[in-house]
Amino acid sequence: MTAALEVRELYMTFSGVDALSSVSLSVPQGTWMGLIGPNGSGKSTMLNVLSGLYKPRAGAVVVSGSDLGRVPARSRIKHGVCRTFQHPQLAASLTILENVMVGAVRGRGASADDETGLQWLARLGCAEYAEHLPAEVPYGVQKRAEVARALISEPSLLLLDEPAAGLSARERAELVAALREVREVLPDLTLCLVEHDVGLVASVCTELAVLSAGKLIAHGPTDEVLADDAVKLAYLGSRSTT
Ligand SMILES: Nc1ncnc2c1ncn2[C@@H]1O[C@H](COP(=O)(O)OP(=O)(O)OP(=O)(O)O)[C@@H](O)[C@H]1O
Repeated sequence: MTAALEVRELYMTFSGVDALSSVSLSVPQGTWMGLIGPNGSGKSTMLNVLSGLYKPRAGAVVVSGSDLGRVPARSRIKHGVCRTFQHPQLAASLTILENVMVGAVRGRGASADDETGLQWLARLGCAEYAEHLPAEVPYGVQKRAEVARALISEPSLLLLDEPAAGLSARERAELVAALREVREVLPDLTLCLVEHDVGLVASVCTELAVLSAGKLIAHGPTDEVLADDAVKLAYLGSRSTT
């Protein structure tokens, strides 16, 4: 079966330093994979390469069998690749619902109507804010609205960049509930989640990939990776991942 995401021998270099070095992995369709690692290990670089913002020095990114090497970032959404950003990038002058509908137009959900947009907002627990401007809603709602905007574009591969960063404990719980709802509704969606909160990642992801100094040091079922001594040592510099 064709992998939803295949990364082959990726290298990304900044000023002579390898931010990614010989990274290869294959992710089956419907997998929710957490991408974790210490600060500076290459997680954001990897997400930026997958979304096309960075062009790797070498290697390939293949999504559902298509090599996206020549596909620019703005067009990857048409190939089913959509991302969110660590700091939500919603249009300030559009309501939350209007922002969501931008995703439909840019992506593969051009036929989606407001009702579909509202449905996504409801699943993500933000329907009550549909008519508000981004500045009028809590930060956690802005972040979940960005996820709704991504989902209405009908991605096959969704890349989430630190969705829990800056959220309160309550907002994190709301995010986890929302993501579980998404997984229920879209069992074929493949997810790559970059996040520092390992507990959150482990609670929603079935697989983990671990980067350390630009190298992939582990990839496999969440429980196995978290129990791996090399991961504990390399990732946290200790023998605990909790
Ligand atoms: N635009 C850039 N220019 C120069 N160096 C960069 C750039 N982006 C990343 N790097 C370097 O590449 C390495 C990987 O950085 P990256 O931001 O991908 O790590 P990260 O795992 O996402 O870190 P964090 O968890 O702190 O966000 C680091 O050494 C970083 O300094």
